[in-house]
Amino acid sequence: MSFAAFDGTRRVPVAANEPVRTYAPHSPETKNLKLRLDRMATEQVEIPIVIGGRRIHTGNTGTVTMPCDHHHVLATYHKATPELVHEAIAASAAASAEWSSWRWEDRAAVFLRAAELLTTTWRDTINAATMLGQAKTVHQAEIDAACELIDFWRFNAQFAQDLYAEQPLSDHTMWNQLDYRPLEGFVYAVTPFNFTAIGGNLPGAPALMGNVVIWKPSATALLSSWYTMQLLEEAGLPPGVINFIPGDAAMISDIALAHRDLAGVHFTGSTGVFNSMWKTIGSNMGTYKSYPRIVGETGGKDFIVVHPSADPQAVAVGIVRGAFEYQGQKCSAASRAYVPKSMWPDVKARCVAMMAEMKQGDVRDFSNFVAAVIDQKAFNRLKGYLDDAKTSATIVAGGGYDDSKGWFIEPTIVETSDPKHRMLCEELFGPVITIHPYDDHAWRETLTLVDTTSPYALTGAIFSRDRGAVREAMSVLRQSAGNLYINDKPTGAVVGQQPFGGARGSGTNDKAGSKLNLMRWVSARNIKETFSSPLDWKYPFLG
Ligand SMILES: NC(=O)c1ccc[n+]([C@@H]2O[C@H](COP(=O)([O-])OP(=O)(O)OC[C@H]3O[C@@H](n4cnc5c(N)ncnc54)[C@H](O)[C@@H]3O)[C@@H](O)[C@H]2O)c1
Ligand SMILES: N[C@@H](CCC=O)C(=O)O
Repeated sequence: MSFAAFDGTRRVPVAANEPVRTYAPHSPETKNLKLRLDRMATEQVEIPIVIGGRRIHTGNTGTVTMPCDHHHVLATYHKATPELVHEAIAASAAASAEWSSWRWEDRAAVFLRAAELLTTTWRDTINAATMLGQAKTVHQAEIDAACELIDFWRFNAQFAQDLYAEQPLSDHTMWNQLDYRPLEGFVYAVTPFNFTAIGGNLPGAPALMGNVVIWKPSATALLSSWYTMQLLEEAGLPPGVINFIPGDAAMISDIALAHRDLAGVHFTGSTGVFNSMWKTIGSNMGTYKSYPRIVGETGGKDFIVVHPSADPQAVAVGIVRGAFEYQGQKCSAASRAYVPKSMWPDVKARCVAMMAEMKQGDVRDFSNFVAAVIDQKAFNRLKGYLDDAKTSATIVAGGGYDDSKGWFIEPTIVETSDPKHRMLCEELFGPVITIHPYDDHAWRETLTLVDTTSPYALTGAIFSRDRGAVREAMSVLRQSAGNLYINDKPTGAVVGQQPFGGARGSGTNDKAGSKLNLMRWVSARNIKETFSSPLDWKYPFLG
């Protein structure tokens, strides 16, 4: 019986952020990771569908290739059929009674063990899979696939404990208890390509709270997702709690979103896909047993706004790191910047000098700072934007592309005087930032421009050494970003330190890696137990 969810006597270990390894040249950690990369590059992995713990091979396959060398096949994956999607939902239902009856501490122990396995024996494998399969440099893989995923699993156990501890008032006449039940049905977790940690967190967070999950991983992050699934199994996750269903996203979603037992959606990806899922759920209302919880973290058009008092070197580093790390393929990536005209020549010269030193190439060369974008579709989209910018704006640096071996888009700075240029409004999701130099005296108007230029509100950064200007910007931009940074780049949120998510077109802002997110995966039942039942129907004053 799980309803006495929290008895206050058992505590999970106090969560602490996983230290980031530096992978210095010739260090043992670098040597070991390079060995794993070499071996993985020669392997041909076969990725099955996993339903109720069973491996299923349909024979209808796709391939996983390296973005830095797109002829290189890393794995073959099997695609689910409609029948298998139904089977997975049935397997999740079968697993639910047992899993939801576990004490929460037992469920937490599975994820704490998974975190420890990732810290130790699995670290090189998941990092290598993220580097080869998603084109992350060693540092970008380490902060995502190792540290952030470890942090999600450790901190969520602690946040769950805090949530379960929240109980209503009682007195000597009655005992009130909140029973934090899992949702009734399954949670559909749909994950993006760009963060291995999000792949582990979207199915993991609902499962920690006692739910069962259908996980639809991204086709372009399948190698790391498959290893994450196996790691969770090794950590003791029972069969059927998370079912791993690669395949045609639209087909799988059509079935999952029309099912009576759909209890929730945990999505991260583009705004367009999330909107279409929400519409489908809306049009299916009436079929569901309960109102599905819909949680989605989506796109961004993240800004840097610079006050004339800012430190130009800090601004240049914020632009270069914020825009080009992981090839700008972070929802948080800086992709528009507003710089005072008086400061722009200095900031521009600093950025261009940094970019001249920045190496681009295969992630297996640890000295590269930037690598390839994820696939041909992304390459073609970005190439289109760059070609357009060559005539509609000014390319300050970069602008090149080459897909002969990998999907390489050069880090690029574009400048425009048009405050509504499409490159200042649309999410590009690549290593391209557009700068709008503004008149120094137009600070206030520029803040309004930042707030009104895009439909998104995910991340943003203010650079200023004038506290009054910082306060003014924080006020005008209050609804413009769910994660706001002062004198820092707008990327790199750390679990437990900067709970992550945005509103407007950027999602439901349920803050991944926080108690706010876990609250969405429970349905509380209140129980009032009276110790002395009333035996007279009349109010006392009625005599
Ligand atoms: N706000 C955040 O926290 C956050 C974090 C990471 C990524 N993102 C966003 O994700 C996007 C990049 O990731 P992506 O390219 O993987 O996004 P995407 O929307 O293309 O894909 C996300 C997931 O949705 C699935 N999908 C695609 N079409 C679908 C359909 N018709 N029905 C149901 N599912 C479908 C994909 O297979 C994948 O699993 C960017 O827009 C980025 O801003 C947001
Ligand atoms: N949480 C990450 C972004 C995740 C989206 O891609 C960051 O803060 O940079």
